[in-house]
Formats: sequence, structure tokens, C-alpha cells
Amino acid sequence: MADFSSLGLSDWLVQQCKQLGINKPTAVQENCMPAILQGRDCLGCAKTGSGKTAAFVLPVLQKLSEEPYGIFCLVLTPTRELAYQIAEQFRVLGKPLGLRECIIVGGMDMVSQAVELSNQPHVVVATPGRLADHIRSSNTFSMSKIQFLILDEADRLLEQGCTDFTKDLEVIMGILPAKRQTLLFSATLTDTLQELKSIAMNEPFFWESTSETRTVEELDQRYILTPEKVKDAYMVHLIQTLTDQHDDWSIIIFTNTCKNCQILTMMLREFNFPVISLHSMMKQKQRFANLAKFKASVYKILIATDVAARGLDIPTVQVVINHNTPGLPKIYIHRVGRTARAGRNGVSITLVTQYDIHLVHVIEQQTKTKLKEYPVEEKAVLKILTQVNMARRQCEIKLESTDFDEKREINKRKQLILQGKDPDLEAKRKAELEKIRSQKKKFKQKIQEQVQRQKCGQLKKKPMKRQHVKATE
Ligand SMILES: Nc1ncnc2c1ncn2[C@@H]1O[C@H](COP(=O)(O)OP(=O)(O)OP(=O)(O)O)[C@@H](O)[C@H]1O
Repeated sequence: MADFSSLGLSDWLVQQCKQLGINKPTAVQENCMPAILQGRDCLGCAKTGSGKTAAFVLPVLQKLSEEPYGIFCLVLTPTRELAYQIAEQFRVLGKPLGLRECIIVGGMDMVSQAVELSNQPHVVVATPGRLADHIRSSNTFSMSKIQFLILDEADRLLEQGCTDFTKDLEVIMGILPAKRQTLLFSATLTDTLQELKSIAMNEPFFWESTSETRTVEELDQRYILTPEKVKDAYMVHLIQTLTDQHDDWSIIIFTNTCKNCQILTMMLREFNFPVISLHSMMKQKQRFANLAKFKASVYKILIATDVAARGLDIPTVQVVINHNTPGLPKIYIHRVGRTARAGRNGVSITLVTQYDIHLVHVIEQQTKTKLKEYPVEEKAVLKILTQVNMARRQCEIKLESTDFDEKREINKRKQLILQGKDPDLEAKRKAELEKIRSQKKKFKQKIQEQVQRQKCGQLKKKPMKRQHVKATE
């Protein structure tokens, strides 16, 4: 197996790695770093927790130490928390260089960001929306000398999910030099491979780990089959059991909406669990503060939406619970990848209701693994069922009395405005679409009823015909 020196890193960088316990390159590092150091574009696809960040940070620092000038490297990433994490890796590994990095993400002060950008940092780590805003609104910085463009979680940046980055990416690409190295990394590149290849140029080097499965071997993947109405009781019982048995374990619970995230947090607090939440309706400072408290194990349980599904590297996380079964295998892979990182063990437990069984089958097919049942003592769950459901209802009522829904509406409107859309027109369009859809549904129903009636009529007619024939015979 190669060591970092033989891959082309200078002694100072090898020493920096050692200080962080990074002694031997992982497969993605061993394979991608030489190509990057040779100046090639690179697409790297490796499992969660396999060291993809260092696979691009180390070669960038190596090149920067040889030729430092201007804004040297731009890293784009889908979430704000991830931007801070990546910037920290640059800061720690690049300390001997006196590296100046700057983080450009939404929810933080734009003026101080503009000042930092105009001071020509070596590395900019950004979420696309906020960086595009800076490009649109000021000309106090230049990215024309960029040597490296890195898209971390590249497939997420290109897909048109609930946050669509494509327009912002266009703005950003517009100010970057054509001559640059482009590096794209993710644990799930394959769906968007062709698009990604077109962003990278010069025959990119492509490396994908050859493993059979798409999740790590150290991860024990489980499921619990539960009726929808008993799901929360199963979750409370599960957390109680896990925290009783392992008081040093940290747990992340993923759920599908901000509102659910809020309600579950309130509900688990009723049961005195040390819970904290992370979702996109929280103020950014609160998001960072909560994540920091979870990382420092001040709170052992984090309830989050998919804003925390990708990239976050928190070694103490031993368990991931999916409160809802993810609708896409890709989301499942990233969520459960928050545990069992860098060779450690971990457990994932997915709560599966009667409506989600087909989703589990698709997940199993795509990840090429079989989820095993997690044994639960049903009697114990039934004992707490009424108490849990009552607590949930009370929390729902409490939340309804706050301005949470109103804030959500305002947030939606803000998002639409940022996308250049008129919220009122959009609402009208949505209502019209809904009307058309319901008309279509009614029309379809009518036709079906008619066909059904005709069929019945024919069935009744047929024996009559036979009778008639008989009669004439
Ligand atoms: N060569 C190495 N030896 C040991 N640990 C390493 C090595 N390289 C990176 N690590 C550590 O492994 C952990 C996971 O790395 P990283 O966050 O880069 O994973 P990733 O592949 O980007 O995962 P994800 O797909 O979830 O974003 C980090 O704590 C990092 O410090």
C-alpha cells in the first residue's frame, strides 16, 4: 500500500496528516490524489466516511504551497454546515502555509463576507446560492485566477431537488476561468455521471470504489416494521433501550419535514431525552450552535431533516434512526453514512410502516444489501403507546399555537422570490393546476364508471340474448 509521500505530498503535509491520525491513504485518496497532482480533472465516487475530503484538500494544499496566489481554489457544497466542516479541514491541514480561507454561505452577514472575498483568500468554501448573490451584487473580487473548482456532494449540486442550484451554478461558472482543474466527489455519483463529466474537462480521471455493496461493511443495517400509528412509540422505546444500554452513544434521527423535526424534538424532551434539532427553518446561528452542542456531546440525540444527511463527519455517532423510510436509495445511503465512518462500526435502524415496504425493497436492490429486522419487545411498546401518542398530540397543539406554520409560509415565499418567481402568481398557478388535476380525476372516474356500467349492461344483456335465441328456437 502506498504512503502519502509516495503519492507526491511534501513532508510538511505528511506531518500535518500524521498529527490528525491520517497515516495511510484510503483507497479514494490513493487513487485520486496522483491524478489530481498531475493536473487532471477528477471524478471520485467512494463510500460515505472514506476520506473524500482529504482526497481533494491535500493535493490542493500541495499545489498551493508550490504556487500561492489569488483566490486559488473554490469549493462548492450543498449545505452551510458542510461548508464550515470542509473549511476546517483546509484550515487545520494548511496551517503551516498560513492558509487564508473564507466561508460564503447563506444566513450569515453578507457585508463581512464581501470584505473577506475582496481580501483574496486562498480558498473559498461556499454554498452556490450565496456565492451567486455576491457575484450578482458586487465586483470587488475576482475568481479569474482560480486553479481548482471542487464540487463536493457533486450529484446533489446538479440535481433539481427542493433546492435547485443549477441557476446559481451557471452564474458561478460564468466568472471562472476555462483553464482550471475541476474535481467532483460524492458517495453517489453514478446517477448524474454524464452531466458531471461535461462539467469536468480534459478527459477527467474517474475512480469508483469497486465494492459489491454501496454502504460500508461496518454498518449493521436494520429495520423495524411498525404500523404508522405506533411508529412514535417504537421510536421512544428504541431510544430508551439504546440510551439505557450505551450512555456514551450519540444518535441522529432523520425525519422528513421541518415541522415533524420540531414536533419530535418537543415530544422527546417530554420524555427527558437530551435532544436537539437541526432543520432549515431554524436561524443559521441556532443551526451552528445546535450542531456544535451535538458534536461536543452536550446533547446526545440530534433530530434532523435531510439538511444533515450529507457529509457531516461526527465520529461519536453510533446510531442513525430513520423516522421515515427515505423515498430514494441515494438519500438512504447518505443518511446511514453518518455512522460507521472511517472504519468504525455503527448501526442504522429504519422505521418501516405498511406504506413503505416497497421503498425498502428499492433501497435493498440499489445498495445491494439486505436489511435485517431489529428485534423489539412489542409488549413494552404497547405499554407506552397511549402516553407517547398523547405527548405527540400535545406537542402538535403547542406548535400550532406558535407562528411556526406562518414562518414556513414566509420561508416558502422567500424561496420563490429568490428563485425569481412571484409567490402570488405561483400560488395562483398551483391552485389552477390543482383544479385541472381534480377535474381530470373526476373525468377519469366518470369514464371508469361508464365503462363499468357498460360492462355490467353487457353481462346482463348476454344471458337475455341467449334466452331470446332459445325462445326463437
Ligand atoms: N487516510 C485516512 N486515515 C484515517 N482517517 C482518515 C483518512 N482520511 C480521512 N480520514 C478521516 O475519515 C473521516 C471521514 O472522512 P470524510 O469526511 O472526508 O469522508 P467522506 O468520504 O467525505 O464521507 P461523506 O461521503 O459522508 O461525505 C474524517 O474524520 C477524516 O478525518
